[in-house]
Amino acid sequence: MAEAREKEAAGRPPRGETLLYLNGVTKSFDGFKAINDLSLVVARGEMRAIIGPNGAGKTTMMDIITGKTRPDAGEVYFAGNTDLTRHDEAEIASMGIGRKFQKPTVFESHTVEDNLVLALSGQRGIFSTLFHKRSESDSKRIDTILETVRLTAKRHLPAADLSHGQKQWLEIGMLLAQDPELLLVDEPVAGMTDAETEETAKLLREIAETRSVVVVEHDMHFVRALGVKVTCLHEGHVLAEGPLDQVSADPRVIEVYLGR
Ligand SMILES: Nc1ncnc2c1ncn2[C@@H]1O[C@H](COP(=O)(O)OP(=O)(O)OP(=O)(O)O)[C@@H](O)[C@H]1O
Repeated sequence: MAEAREKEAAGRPPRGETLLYLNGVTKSFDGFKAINDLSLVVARGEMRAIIGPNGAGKTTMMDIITGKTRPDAGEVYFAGNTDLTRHDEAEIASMGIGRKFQKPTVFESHTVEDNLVLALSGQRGIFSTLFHKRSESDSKRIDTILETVRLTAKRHLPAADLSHGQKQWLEIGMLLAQDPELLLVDEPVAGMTDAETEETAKLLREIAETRSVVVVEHDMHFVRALGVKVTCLHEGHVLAEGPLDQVSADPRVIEVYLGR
């Protein structure tokens, strides 16, 4: 066991070279180990897909990274030397870790553009944000984000008029307005049409050109379209990791997840 762990650690890059570094992380709820000796490393500029059966610990892992849940043991580092276990959710968000939850939470009665303006301004009050003249650099950023999330033509529509998939894109755009270095995305394509799913894979690939992205997703067509390294979690631990073809051919992955 110790030997296997040393071997595992030997293949891992030094912490200083990583953007996200989890080592030996454990979290129990009422004696049940939701996360069990979890080690996972994401490089700067990498996009990673996380798969695994219900209850595998994917959400708990995201909660630990974002400071919502404290681990019982183990290391959780951001950008090489920031110990995330010593910071709260607000601090972690302001450090450059953005999280997109499964359900879109946009301001329905505001226009698409105003949703982005509000996200860009962060702390400023809604009134002063919407009624003050926008700086040229803010306007340019909003145009760029609208292009990225495929909503330029919808910019003046209330967010309520968007399809479910477009609302998800808008929320991704709102996170981009905060310019995160690491974007955590939870089941982005659940409930999307096939065309939206395909477009979301493209969109995330574009986003990952300038930042790291961790995507949790059950839709294997989508995961394939992402074309990135995949980590399969099971019982709070990494069961398999590598290219999708390799992971999906792993008999253990088939037994606990894909074969079901
Ligand atoms: N706050 C909590 N209290 C008690 N048990 C919890 C809590 N949070 C998570 N768990 C348990 O930990 C395990 C891992 O849950 P988690 O939600 O992280 O899995 P998941 O991989 O995200 O599953 P899904 O694919 O269904 O979203 C589950 O058995 C869950 O019931």
